[in-house]
Amino acid sequence: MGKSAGIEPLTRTAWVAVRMSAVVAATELAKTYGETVALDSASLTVDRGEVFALIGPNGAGKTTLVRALTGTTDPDSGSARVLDEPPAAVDRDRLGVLPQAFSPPDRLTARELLTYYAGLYEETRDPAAVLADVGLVDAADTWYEDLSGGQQRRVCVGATLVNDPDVLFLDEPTTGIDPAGRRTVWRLIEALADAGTTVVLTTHDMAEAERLADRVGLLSNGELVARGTPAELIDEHGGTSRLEIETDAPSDAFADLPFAVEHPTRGRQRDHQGVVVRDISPAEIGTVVDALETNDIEYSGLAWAEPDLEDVYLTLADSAERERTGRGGGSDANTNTDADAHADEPIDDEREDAPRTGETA
Ligand SMILES: Nc1ncnc2c1ncn2[C@@H]1O[C@H](COP(=O)(O)OP(=O)(O)OP(=O)(O)O)[C@@H](O)[C@H]1O
Repeated sequence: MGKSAGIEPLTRTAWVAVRMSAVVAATELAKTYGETVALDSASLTVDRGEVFALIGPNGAGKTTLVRALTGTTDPDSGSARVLDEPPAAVDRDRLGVLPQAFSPPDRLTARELLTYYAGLYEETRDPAAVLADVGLVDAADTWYEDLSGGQQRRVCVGATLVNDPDVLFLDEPTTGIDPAGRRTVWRLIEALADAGTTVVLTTHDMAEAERLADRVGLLSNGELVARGTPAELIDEHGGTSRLEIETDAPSDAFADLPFAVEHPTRGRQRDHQGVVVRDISPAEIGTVVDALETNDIEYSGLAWAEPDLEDVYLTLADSAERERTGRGGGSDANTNTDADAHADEPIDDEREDAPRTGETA
């Protein structure tokens, strides 16, 4: 299934038909561990061939949601369906599940491991082909324990593919994999989705989510606080394009400049140290440089940045955390509490859960 495109809105009847085609559905799932709320009324649907990425801070509930959807943990309330069955009842031949922590027997080679896992299913792919898919042909005869961490993770990804599953749950599939290997896995996931495999993955890599996901769900403190296509979320919560100025100059140094300067608050700050200018075009960068020099403001670098999914993440996760701790909403230009409008939306909100249709490209 391709990335979203502008599609005509559907009639109500058509929405219902779309929802009936959901391959994965969570309805108001809740789970607590003692005092810890791991999931709080989380609802989503994922359609055939769709890639849905769950993002969110450590402890947000991503793994718990995946576990509830794969039948490895029982929710306290709410329901989960995969391929129209409760997760525990789904034909395992049709499922591929990569847990966050997966420790296969380590005195087997990569090839032997995939052959071993293939032996657990009736119909399987050729393990040699799967090894090639995950870019491990050269390491095929190396013991698992002697593979690098990233190579081990690739074997684990391969192990989820030997049964050619219809639905794939990947909990942080590329953690520890080098950039080239990550792209190998990305291309693999894209090809699988194009061939109709439904994929739910979790990731801390926003570039991964932005590249792979048809839709993204952001979890915070167990709540799905936002869902949408990457483009939609960036449009709604990413803020505007900006000029980042690397500088150690104190705040008052900027007081007399002919443009507004933001001092990003902790939590929303990207890797640069300094200030941000918004609401200008790239053509106006020269004016900013002139003003910095006229006012004797030293800077070590300038960078033009377009909003991306990482901005969305930083804004929404920060905003949710402020709400949780009662510190109030953020004060800078990136604050956007529209995220709250998406929280707790039940699955029978047809507009939200119907994929891509009517969503912005
Ligand atoms: N078996 C468990 N027993 C007790 N607490 C748990 C258990 N599993 C998860 N939790 C708690 O539930 C919350 C959500 O955990 P979860 O693993 O789902 O988060 P996550 O979003 O996957 O985090 P990470 O990004 O670090 O993998 C955390 O506070 C965690 O400590």
